[in-house]
Amino acid sequence: MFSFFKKKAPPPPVAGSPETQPATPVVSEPVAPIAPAPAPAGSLSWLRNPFADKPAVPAPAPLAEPARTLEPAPAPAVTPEPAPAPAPAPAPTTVHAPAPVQAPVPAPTPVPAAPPAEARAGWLDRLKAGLRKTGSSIATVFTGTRIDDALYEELEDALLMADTGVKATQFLLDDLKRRVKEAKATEPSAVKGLLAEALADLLRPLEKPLVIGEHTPTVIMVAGVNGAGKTTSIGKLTKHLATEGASVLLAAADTFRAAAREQLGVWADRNLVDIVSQEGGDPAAVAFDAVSAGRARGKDVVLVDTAGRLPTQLHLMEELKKIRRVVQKADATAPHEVLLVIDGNTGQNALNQVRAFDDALQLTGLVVTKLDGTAKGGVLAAIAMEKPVPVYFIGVGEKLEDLETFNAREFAQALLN
Ligand SMILES: Nc1nc2c(ncn2[C@@H]2O[C@H](COP(=O)(O)OP(=O)(O)OP(=O)(O)O)[C@@H](O)[C@H]2O)c(=O)[nH]1
Repeated sequence: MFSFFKKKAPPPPVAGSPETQPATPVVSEPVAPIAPAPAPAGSLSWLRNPFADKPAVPAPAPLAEPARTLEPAPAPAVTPEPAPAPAPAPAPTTVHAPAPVQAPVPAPTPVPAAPPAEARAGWLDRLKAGLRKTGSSIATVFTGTRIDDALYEELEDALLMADTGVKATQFLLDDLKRRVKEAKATEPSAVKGLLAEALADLLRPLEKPLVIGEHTPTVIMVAGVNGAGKTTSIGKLTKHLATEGASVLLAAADTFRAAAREQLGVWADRNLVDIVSQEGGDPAAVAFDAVSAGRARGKDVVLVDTAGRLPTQLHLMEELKKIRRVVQKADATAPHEVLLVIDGNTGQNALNQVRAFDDALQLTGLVVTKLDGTAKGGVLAAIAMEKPVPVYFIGVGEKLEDLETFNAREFAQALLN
């Protein structure tokens, strides 16, 4: 799928980091050249590439993707970091206004590639199983025989319990009553179907594909509170991208927690992708060096992992802003995506996280993890209503195949099953 990526001659390497002490990050290269595994056709159907040849008709993907399981890595084989070489004389903090890395690109035309039917069906089952805790409390509302005020009151309670939030709950109830009237529905079971439609319509603005290929590299910065699932999601994404033959460079800009670097190092080793990491020091410097290296090597994607932090830790939020600024100095068009990873169990507080991180970083997308076993899946409706940042991926487990693109209709159905 990535064979049509136009690789440009690498731009000249960029000098050392501005705003930061010159970093001496370890740039680990895989011993072997990246040998993309033969990709199962359509397996990256959840990524849209603007340069892909468009089929005359958006063909339904005929091939079923065998479920791929990525076993958790054994003991982390950390990329050996050689003793830091004596730091070279600090390069002048010249800010390179990077020449456009690519020739004018065609307007992005995300290809609505259909996912392999079987793989998607398997995913839907996992999504339904994951959201059962949320769904069962809402579904019981429709087991009665009459559509009356009591049903709507019960539904209101159930939606609020699912962390749908007051605004989205009110909106959904009003919308549902209108739909019930229009459809002249008389059975509670029919109301459930109408609620699924109302919910899908509310969630639809959150559906947006992640586009890569417009920039070389596409720089994706990932942030979130501690333990939200950032590194795991980056790892899953890396695996998918590498499997498809995309060249990926990881930036371990969580210089604070050794385990985070090791975790990312494992993903880098397993997928034979480059990683820029550094123990301690300035995360912005690591990010800068990674983006510079990504440009110099003509990588398709640079994924920048950052340390977890709470929005109330203002100095750490400032650090994030600095990482963003410094990335921009390495590539004036970057970061091209700023993703917030949120834990689906967080409920209404997720909305506060979206607001706070968006204020600091101008988010372009969300990854919602841990929707398996949560009773708070309704929070996506609250996000759609109050802070509609696109949801690129949702996660319903720790395995590779448990991260998928967000589909409003599927999600609404899974939530009410
Ligand atoms: N059940 C479940 N667990 C998940 C999911 N995504 C991640 N996890 C688990 O959540 C835990 C934390 O994930 P990490 O990726 O380390 O989180 P992080 O945001 O990078 O953590 P910090 O670097 O400490 O901020 C790990 O045990 C993951 O396996 C998911 O979708 N479902």
